[in-house]
Parts: sequence; structure tokens; C-alpha cells
Amino acid sequence: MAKKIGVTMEVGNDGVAVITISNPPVNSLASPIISGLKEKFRDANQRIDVKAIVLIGNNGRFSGGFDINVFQQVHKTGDLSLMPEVSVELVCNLMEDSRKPLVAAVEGLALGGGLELAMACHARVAAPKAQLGLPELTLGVIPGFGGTQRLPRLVGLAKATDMILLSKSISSEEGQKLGLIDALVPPGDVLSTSRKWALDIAEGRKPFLRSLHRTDKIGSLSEARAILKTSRQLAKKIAPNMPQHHACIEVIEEGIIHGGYSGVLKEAEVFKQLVLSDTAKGLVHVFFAQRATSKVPNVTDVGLKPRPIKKVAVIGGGLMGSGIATALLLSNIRVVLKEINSEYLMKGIKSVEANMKGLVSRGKLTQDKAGKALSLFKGVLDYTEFKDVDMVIEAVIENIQLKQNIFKEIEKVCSPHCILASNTSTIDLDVIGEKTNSKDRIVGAHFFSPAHLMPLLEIVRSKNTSAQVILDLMAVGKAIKKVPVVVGNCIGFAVNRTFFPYSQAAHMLANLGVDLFRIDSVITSFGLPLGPFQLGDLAGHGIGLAVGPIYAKVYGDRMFRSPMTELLLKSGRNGKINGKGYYIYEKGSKPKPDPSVLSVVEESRKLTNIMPGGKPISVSDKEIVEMILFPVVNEACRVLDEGVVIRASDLDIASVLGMSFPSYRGGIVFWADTVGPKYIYERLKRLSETYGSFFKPSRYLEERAMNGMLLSESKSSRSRL
Ligand SMILES: C[C@H](O)CC(=O)SCCNC(=O)CCNC(=O)[C@H](O)C(C)(C)COP(=O)(O)OP(=O)(O)OC[C@H]1O[C@@H](n2cnc3c(N)ncnc32)[C@H](O)[C@@H]1OP(=O)(O)O
Repeated sequence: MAKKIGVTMEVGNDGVAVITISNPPVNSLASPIISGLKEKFRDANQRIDVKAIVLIGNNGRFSGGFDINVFQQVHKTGDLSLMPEVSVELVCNLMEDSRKPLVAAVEGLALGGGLELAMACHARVAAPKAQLGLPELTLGVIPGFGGTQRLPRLVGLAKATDMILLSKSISSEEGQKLGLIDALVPPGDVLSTSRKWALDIAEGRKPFLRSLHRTDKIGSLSEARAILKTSRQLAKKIAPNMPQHHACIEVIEEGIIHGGYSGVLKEAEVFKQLVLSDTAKGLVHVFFAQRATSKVPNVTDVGLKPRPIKKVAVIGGGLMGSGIATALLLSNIRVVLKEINSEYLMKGIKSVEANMKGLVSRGKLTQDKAGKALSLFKGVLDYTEFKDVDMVIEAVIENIQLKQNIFKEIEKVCSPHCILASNTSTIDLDVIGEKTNSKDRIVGAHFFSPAHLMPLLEIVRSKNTSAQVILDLMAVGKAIKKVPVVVGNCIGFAVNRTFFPYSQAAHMLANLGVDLFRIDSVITSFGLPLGPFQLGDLAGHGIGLAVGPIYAKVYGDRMFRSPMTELLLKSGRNGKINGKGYYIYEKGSKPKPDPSVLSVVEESRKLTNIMPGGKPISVSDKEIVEMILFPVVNEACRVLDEGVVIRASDLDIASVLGMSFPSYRGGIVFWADTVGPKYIYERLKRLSETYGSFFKPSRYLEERAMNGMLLSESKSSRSRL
């Protein structure tokens, strides 16, 4: 059925014109909506039978904001004229300065441009629990329909900068307390109360307030300057590599100093500059890429419905198992945690409790909700409870035989429709399920540590996994607030496989004589939260040593073998777990580089003996980034070539959410396309001539570079999914 897009106006006997935005699913402000709004407001202002106006969104949602597809069009074409004129012509002139009062009837959500339209109305009536916010900075732009000016005037400068800089939305209940919402009424009364409110303004019973003209919440200039100073410090901390936060503060300041209208004009100018920034391109790409992950051919488009998953068994109460159990419990899914003895079981239970406590102490969870979640939790030592679970997630150590035995056992004790998932990060699913007759029910549920906090869930599909099982796991992933990305079966799957050269390249550079702390600092300046050495410390070097041979078996042609990890472990450094790795970890303080680790590095350098002429190489920061991340891009090319992901943008999301690759760079493939496949190919080729096959460009990269194609351009469907 075609979507009904447009703006309608109905004038009631009471003289109130109700203008309705219809653009499912979120009533985004696409170009036809904007021209429709202009037309209807003009019309309503001219008609003598209209005394007042109510603006509402169809189907219980006010508006999700400006149509983000238009940003994408602008990015593709570079044509800024695709952006309609809204801020002055529609919002200031036709709405806020209208002679007839205008009330926003807010239900569901008013985000971005949606909230900006509501703020240009002369009052706002809302239903409970509506979501209100200006999330534009997450798209690399600033609010562009006057939000930078009107929000501070309605809720105060401190709250407004907090909401805008952190893209934090609030509920209509909080909005009412702050003065953003004038009346909170039951959902069924929103329209009738709005009509009445509009007439009350028209007939002088309620004030005719124009947000942009208000000054009562702004405070004195010196107070405002103090708040903006704090905001600048916040922006520096949270977004050191992004332009929109600082730009937004400048625009807000303009309005404080020179008045709201001057602020609106500056906002429009800065908005246009930012739309075309690389940051906006990356972030808008990530917005759509994330939504694309929920479209899986032959799974989500074949009429299947997800089955309810109410009870899950988790096998193994270690770091991963307890994190997974926590994530499930937080979404009201019953969990039985199985361990092999009571000591391990107690440890697992305590970890889950500690996870909950951590969330409560950081204000992310109420004590009451933590208590409720824990009431759904049970520890067990045998399989009795498994007979009625809907899904098992195995999260034991990476040992093939152990996993094979567990799957053989659970196949017997669980019902025939129970999903059998493994949280393995490296082992082939076909091998895990080898001893069972249930290959269609076996699936990978690869969480990232800490599993109750990290947002990515890699769903690994073997050639036998059924579409229903994939769909069920996708639904569970969404229910526990993860972003599920469906990937194919190979060693390391999409994320760990793509990033396995990350630490190896770092080891190579360190063995070539580059300071390891400098490497970490260059990579964090690029935008990853942890450099490769600190990341190794966090994961624990024991794990690195254990999975190394598994990767070497299949990707041996492009491995750099460094003795550093072994030497590190020999010197008693396992990373954060035992307080000592490349860095020193002390409770309550930030990790400190440990100069004494340099003797380990020296020993490694002696053993590898790869420094040309025995002397450390000299490299720029840019070269460090290229030597660390281009091999990652190279592996991403192989992942694309082999069809391990459905589409290149899935790998972008997986890299952003699984490896914290900076979202403003759009993910690993998007970033590589920005740098240019030809440039990357040529750099890798030269590096491989100097330093060997670790850098050898893949066939996919070479083909793309030679043909002038982007890495993300899809070719024929060689997907293994
Ligand atoms: C000038 C202005 O200041 C600039 C702006 O207004 S920029 C836009 C600001 N608004 C936003 O950032 C809100 C973005 N949207 C969201 O956060 C969420 O979509 C939401 C909270 C509105 C709804 O969430 P949810 O119900 O989970 O649905 P979700 O899957 O995200 O979206 C449903 C569909 O609507 C689309 N959509 C959501 N908001 C959209 C928007 N503003 N423009 C275009 N499409 C949008 C999504 O792409 C998705 O499409 P698909 O089904 O084809 O994949």
C-alpha cells in the first residue's frame, strides 16, 4: 500500500483549523510536507472563518524532524538548494509571527525539526511520555529551524545546552516541569485541549507567547557567558574531533548577545556549512546504515514472525556469560545460568549482581528495577531447567571439544524448537554443531564485552541456520537493546576478523622501533577510544595468545608474528585483569604508561630483528594511522569479497558498535572510501614491498582501485548469507 504523504487542514465549527502532518512512519518533514505546511498556514492565516490553529502529527506521532534522506541527497549531489527554506519563511513568518494563535498538539515524539515547529507555536499541549529533543548534533549538524534559539528561551540556557550538546531527549512530563510543555493531558484529550487552548489565546484568556521574543529564562549576560564556558569545556571533552558542538555554542551565543532573530540567521548560515561537512556525511551514513541492518534478505522479507523468547539458559558464568545474562534480565527475560560447580556458579551470580549494582550506582537503573530483574534469575548446576527454555546461549571458553560436547547434550535436554546459540568469537559454527542433528537451530550470538553495555550483537549464520532462528535472535537482540547485525560464518566473523590486523600492525610498528605509547596516542587522536596496546591490556593478553593460532591457521599468509605478547605474559603482565600490562592499572586512577615495559619491547625487537639496519624507523603520525588502519581496511575488503556481510554498510555499523570506530568517520568502509581505494591500494603496495606480505593488498582492493570503484559499491550477489 502506498504511503499517504501530505498536509491536510480541517476547519471546525469552533473556528479552529487543525493542520495535520502525514508522512509515515515518523511524520518526517520531507519537502512535500514543508511546502504543504507553508500552503496550509498561509491559507489558515487568510481565511476569515479561522480564529486559531492547531498543528498535529498523524497516527500519534507529532514529527521525527526534518527528512534525513534530504541530507543524503545533498551529500550525493553537493546541491544545497535541495534544502528547502524553512527557518525564516515558515517558522518565523508564517508560524511564530502569525496573527492567529497556534498550538502544537504533541503526541509520541517531537524530535529535531519536529520539536522546532512545536516551539514556534504559541503553546504546546502534550500527551504523557512523548519524547522531546533536538538530536541534530548526532547527525553532524545543528538544529536548523530555530531550535538553538527557542529551546534556551523556553527551558533555560543550561538545560538547553545540555539537551542539545548531548542530544538528550526528555519526556513530556519533564518538559512540563521545565516550561517546554504548557499542559500535559491524557492521550485522548490532546486535540480537544489544544483547540480550546488556541481559542483561549485568540480570545485573550491565555497569553499570546512568542518563544523567540522571550528573555525571562536566559538570565544575565554574565550568567549566560559562564554557562557557555562550561558548555565549551563539555564540547571539547565529548567531541574533540567534531565541528558541530562548538559551532552550535557560537550560534546560541549570537542569539544571547544580539537577540533571537540574529541567532536564527546565524543558525541558518552555520547549518548550511555543516550539512556538507565530512562529519555530517559520516553520521548520516551511520543513521541509515544502522536501520538497514534490520533488513535481511530471505529472513525479514518472507512473512515470518518472531517467536516469543521468554526464558533463556546461559551456559558459563564468566565475564561474557554474566554480561549476557545481565542484558537479558534487564529486558525482563527469565534467565537460568548454568555452571559446572557451585564455586563458579556463585562467582557468576555475583558478577550479574555486580553488573546490576554498577548500573544502579551510575544512575542508569533504579534499585527497584534491578530487584525485579534479579527476581527472574536462577543459578543451576544441571540441565533440569533446560526443558522449557526457548533459547540456550553457550558462553564457555574457546575450546572446540568442550563446545561440541555441550551442544550434543543440550540437543537432548531442550525442546526440539529451542534455539541453540553459541557466543564463540572465533570457532566455526559448523564445527561446534558437528555432533548434533540440529544444525538448523544452531546460530552464533556473538556479544562484545562487557555484554550488558556494548551495543553490538553479531548474529552468525551458518549455511544450515534457519531463517526463523535468525529472525528470533534478531528480535531478542532488539528486545535487549542491541543492534543485531547478521553475518556469515568464518573465523572471527565480521568484526574480529576485520580487526585482527589492528593489533598485529601495532606490534609490527613497535618492533620496527616506534614508541608504543605514541602509537596508542595517535590512534586515540584519530578517534578510537583505545589504542591497540591499551585495548590488548583490556582484553587480557592470555586471550590474544590463545586465539592467535586459530587465526594463523586460516589467515597465516598475512599474519605478523610477534613474540611480544608471550614475553609480556612471561614478565607477569596480563593487562588490566592483573593490574599490569603495557600500562599500570590502579583503582580509581587512569591507566598510566609503564616505562618498565620497554625492556620487554626491547627484547621483542631483538628477537624479531626487523628494524632496517638495526635502527628505529621514522614515521609521521599520518603514516602510523595508515600502517595500523589500512591493513584493517584490506581485511574488510576480503570480508566484503567473501560476502561475510550482506552489505558494506553492515560492516560500518559493526565497526562502529563493536570496535568503537568513530561514528563521525562513518565506519571502516565508509572512511576508506573517503580516503580513496586507489590511495590505500598504492600505500599498501609500497608498504608490502618494504615490510612484506602483511600489507599485501587484497584482490578486492586492487580491483576496486584499478576500476575507480568505491569499496562499498555492491557487485553481483556473492553473499554467503
Ligand atoms: C533542520 C532540523 O533541525 C534538522 C532535523 O530535524 S534532523 C532530524 C532530527 N531527527 C532525528 O534525528 C530523529 C531520527 N529518528 C529517530 O531517532 C528514530 O527514527 C525515531 C525515534 C524517530 C523512531 O524510532 P523507531 O520507532 O525505532 O523507528 P526507526 O526504525 O528508527 O525509524 C523508522 C523509519 O523512519 C525513518 N526515519 C526516522 N526518522 C526519520 C527522519 N527524521 N527522516 C527520515 N526518515 C526517518 C527511519 O529511517 C526508518 O526507515 P526504514 O523503516 O525505511 O528503515
